Amino acid sequence: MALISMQDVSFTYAYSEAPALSNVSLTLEEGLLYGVIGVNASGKTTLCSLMRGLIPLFHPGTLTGKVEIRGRNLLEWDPAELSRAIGCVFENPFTQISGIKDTVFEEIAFGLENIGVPRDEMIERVLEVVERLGLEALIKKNPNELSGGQRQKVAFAAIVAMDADFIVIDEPTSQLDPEASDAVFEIIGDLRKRGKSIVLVEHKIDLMAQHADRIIVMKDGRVIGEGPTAEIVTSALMDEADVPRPEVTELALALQGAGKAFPSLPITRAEAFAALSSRLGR
Ligand SMILES: Nc1ncnc2c1ncn2[C@@H]1O[C@H](COP(=O)(O)OP(=O)(O)OP(=O)(O)O)[C@@H](O)[C@H]1O
Repeated sequence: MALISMQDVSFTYAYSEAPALSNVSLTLEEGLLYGVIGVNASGKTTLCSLMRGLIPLFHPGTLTGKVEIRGRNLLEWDPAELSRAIGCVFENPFTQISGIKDTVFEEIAFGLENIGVPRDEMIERVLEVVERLGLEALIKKNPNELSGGQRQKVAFAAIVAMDADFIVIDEPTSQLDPEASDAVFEIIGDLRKRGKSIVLVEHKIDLMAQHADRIIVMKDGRVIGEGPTAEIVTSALMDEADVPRPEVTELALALQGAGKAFPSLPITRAEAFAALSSRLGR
């Protein structure tokens, strides 16, 4: 059974004239990391909101077509059940903090508390993620007094602690410095290895090339392509969507244009390194 299936789905936000999603048909399988790419306003967050069940319940508008999550029509899911089944981190960390907890520790524990995780296990799970994201110095602070980047890390920590099988992550590193971004992506890499199903929106295409199993390409509310990462990020779809290719792919293409062909186009630094060192070794 597919994780998500969408058939000819369109959505227009209330009071908006143009559709944010147009005739989207997609099937997402369990256990893979799907990267969603596209320029600003191409519909990535709207697609995530739909997969997470926030549309049409919390973002009203006109929805047509059919969306199924694990074989059940989206409209038949109980919202509370859906929020337990799907972890979700949205781009704006200011809307992610509950606003009712006095400390970062309690904020991260909040979701676990709601689903009745025993206290000892809860403390263990929170402390583990706090350590991995280097949040020790923040745990006694009031979440409302954090910077945007700190809030983003706390929101991410809360979702990781929940340990859902399916996680929707929308631009998790938009406000983070390189070191914090690396820590977040290390955890995302681990979640993927543990077989979680992940939908990830991320503008940094080099990170996407490194971590995604498959890529969904969006333009003007439409899905213009979906396929294995290497196939998509080296294809002409990237030009059509106006999204840059990974740096190493661009470099290899430039070398190819100068008559110095690579055996195959690299999409990660590790692949470029392997291809270059085998040539230089000769
Ligand atoms: N709550 C809303 N009400 C009305 N229109 C909205 C709302 N949210 C998004 N839109 C519109 O829907 C379209 C798609 O927006 P969306 O946020 O899904 O794009 P995106 O690809 O995630 O963009 P970005 O990369 O800037 O985050 C845009 O035209 C946007 O203006």
